[in-house]
Amino acid sequence: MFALSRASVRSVSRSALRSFAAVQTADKHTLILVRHGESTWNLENKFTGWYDCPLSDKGHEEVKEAGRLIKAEGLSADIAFTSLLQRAIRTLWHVLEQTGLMWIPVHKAWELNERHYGALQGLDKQETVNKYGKDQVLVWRRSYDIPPPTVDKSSPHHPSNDPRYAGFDFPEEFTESLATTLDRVVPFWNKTVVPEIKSGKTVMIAAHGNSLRALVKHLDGIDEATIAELNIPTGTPLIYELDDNLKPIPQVGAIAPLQGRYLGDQDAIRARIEGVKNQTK
Ligand SMILES: O=C(O)[C@@H](CO)OP(=O)(O)O
Repeated sequence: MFALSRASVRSVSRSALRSFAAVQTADKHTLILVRHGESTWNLENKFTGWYDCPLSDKGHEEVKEAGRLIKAEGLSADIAFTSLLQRAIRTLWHVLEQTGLMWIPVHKAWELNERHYGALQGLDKQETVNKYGKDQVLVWRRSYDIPPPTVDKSSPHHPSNDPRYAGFDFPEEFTESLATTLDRVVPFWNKTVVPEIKSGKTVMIAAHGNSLRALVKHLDGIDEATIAELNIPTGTPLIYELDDNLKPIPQVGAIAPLQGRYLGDQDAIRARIEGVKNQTK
């Protein structure tokens, strides 16, 4: 009397599978991150921060390829976010063009800018190593909360001398560590990006090495020692699947400590990561 026919077992399991799939779909949110392609100051090996240099020729090609990879993966986005710096904006434009998404809304925000490199902005990275030593420069580049030396308002690198930051108040003596970068990236994420994701939209973010390090530190729960070792390659799509609590669902092929996965040739990506690391040897 409790026996079920084969047909009803099949239909039960099919409907169970269907509802499981529905839950999976409802619970999953794709997030597309891209660091800008190589910039002219990456090419010249200069500390860049908020300096507004363009992409290099190679950078343009890297991010067109990033767009093609996103398209080939069948991914799309409903809204995009980027910084106020042209290397990230141009990266986004290329990706949107390659994916046929130039029509989607784009929100630009200083909170997604690269971390400000203070008095190091414009200095040659290798010359800075020669002057201050590799260890000190690594502390400035990758320690969690030790910032580089500051700039004051007499410096062209201070944001008060740039009209795009009019209306925002930055300290008289300005610089940023990864920790203070996180202090503006994460509130922006929570206040502006999360509601879009929760409303069901797929979000794309084109940003910078260190603003993305801050974001993935938050998403992946990376500790302060481990984040020091993390370098994000230029022009490489990084795809996250987030659950309904916006916690990353570990992706096959993810490179630890990240739980999102990079699109593209994995050996080339590892070489690009090493390239970023080796800017100061
Ligand atoms: O110069 C910069 O602004 C950043 C990114 O290019 O460099 P680093 O990787 O040394 O933090």
